Amino acid sequence: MANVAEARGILNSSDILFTAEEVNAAVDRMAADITRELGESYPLVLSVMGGAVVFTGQLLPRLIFPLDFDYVHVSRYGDKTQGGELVWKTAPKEDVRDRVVLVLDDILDEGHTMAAIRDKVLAMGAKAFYSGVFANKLISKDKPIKADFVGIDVPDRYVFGYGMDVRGAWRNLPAIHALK
Ligand SMILES: O=P(O)(O)OC[C@H]1O[C@H](OP(=O)(O)OP(=O)(O)O)[C@H](O)[C@@H]1O
Ligand code: HPA
Repeated sequence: MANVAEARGILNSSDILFTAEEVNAAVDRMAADITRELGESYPLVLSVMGGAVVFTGQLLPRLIFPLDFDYVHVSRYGDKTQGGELVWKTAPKEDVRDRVVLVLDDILDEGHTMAAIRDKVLAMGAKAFYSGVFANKLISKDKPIKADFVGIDVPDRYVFGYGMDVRGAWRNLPAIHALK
């Protein structure tokens, strides 16, 4: 975890890639796309803790159709800027069986987290799987999954804000920043 001075230093030297207004417009577009595709299917929406908490909290009130809500908790980065082994902290529950499941996360980077969630949810008997990510990182490697719903594409830099942390800090920022 960064201390206060380090966290402020990181913020002060960062670049803003998307303003809060651009973030909100992207969430509006995603809500419209998701409503069009899943509005009649009574989906079970699973939010991936902890990064998806801001995005989920702002998306759900824009989804004006019946849905169930729950969360999963999985972590691969911890406080680091490189992904490691995936650790399940809270797995999906049995009630994914026979449901249309929409999994929401803050970012699809290398895609390992979302691919592992998809594999588990489908193995547990979900009828259909959809993924929605606020940010899709444009990387040169192939990803094991492509998100069905994407808010913004971000360049191949370490980004933070809107739920995404840098050394544990700044999940609470309303805009999307990138490390220098
Ligand atoms: O596509 P990937 O390369 O697998 O990376 C994406 C995942 O990494 C982050 O989670 P993290 O492991 O940092 O946990 P956190 O949400 O608690 O920050 C992010 O919230 C995604 O879940
Ligand atoms: O660029 C990122 N920023 C924050 N969290 C992340 N998890 C995967 N990639 C990132």
